[in-house]
Amino acid sequence: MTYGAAETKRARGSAPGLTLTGDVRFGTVPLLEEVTLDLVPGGWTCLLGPSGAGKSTLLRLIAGLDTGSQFDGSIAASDGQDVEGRVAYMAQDDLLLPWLDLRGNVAVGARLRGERPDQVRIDRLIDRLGLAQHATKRPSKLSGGQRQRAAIARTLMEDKDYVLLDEPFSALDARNRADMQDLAAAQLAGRTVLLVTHDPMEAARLGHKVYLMEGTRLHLLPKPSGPPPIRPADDPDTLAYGAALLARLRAPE
Ligand SMILES: Nc1ncnc2c1ncn2[C@@H]1O[C@H](COP(=O)(O)OP(=O)(O)OP(=O)(O)O)[C@@H](O)[C@H]1O
Repeated sequence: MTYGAAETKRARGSAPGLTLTGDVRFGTVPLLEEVTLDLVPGGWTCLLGPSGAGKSTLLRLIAGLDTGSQFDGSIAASDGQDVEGRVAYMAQDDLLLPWLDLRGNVAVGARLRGERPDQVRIDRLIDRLGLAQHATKRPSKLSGGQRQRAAIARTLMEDKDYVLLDEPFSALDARNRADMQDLAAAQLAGRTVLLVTHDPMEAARLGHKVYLMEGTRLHLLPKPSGPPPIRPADDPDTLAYGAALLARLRAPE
């Protein structure tokens, strides 16, 4: 699959960066201590770490959603403007509305804002995601991977500076995963993306910057080499980075 240059360019300049610093706890139990997460302006920042480490909680904090946690810190956009209202968030659960068909679900952001959905763009995106023959199906008639692609389409329709993706490709087969990574990289060019993933190769292909959560700490790892996104999966440096990252994930803390 290839994507036209016109579609990969952002009409305006690169989105600003974002910095989160502080501590997160549930009651008296610390989840994250003295963390600093710096998102690459207009690029992809990848966040890895074991299940339960606090990745989704960080995303929800940036999205301004309730987490049930106590956050003692700050979240600031590098342009000094409010972060609120500039975030698109794709949760682990696809959160598709069961009473709308796939096309309606992809259009829901525009409808909620009282805008007329750009149906041509929506259908083109649905087609690119390989879902054209499912456009009029409700979520209950879609497979897990199809639902996840529908949620990706809905997120890609949002024109936001910050795009937070919580394991967006986890339910996809290998071919679809690689295709969707390519598509997302093209569609989100210039946006500031925070990607939570358990897949070291995904970080190796997409990351401008890679963070790892360990215990209550957040570590900035060395940068993958080569221009992101998106690095070829068979590039020796990308393969080596993915392998080294996997070894790091498997190392005892
Ligand atoms: N409301 C809550 N009260 C207490 N603890 C909570 C609450 N919500 C989440 N937690 C705990 O916070 C920790 C972090 O959860 P979070 O969902 O952020 O992890 P994660 O790194 O995204 O995990 P995964 O990779 O499995 O999605 C978990 O141990 C979870 O049990």
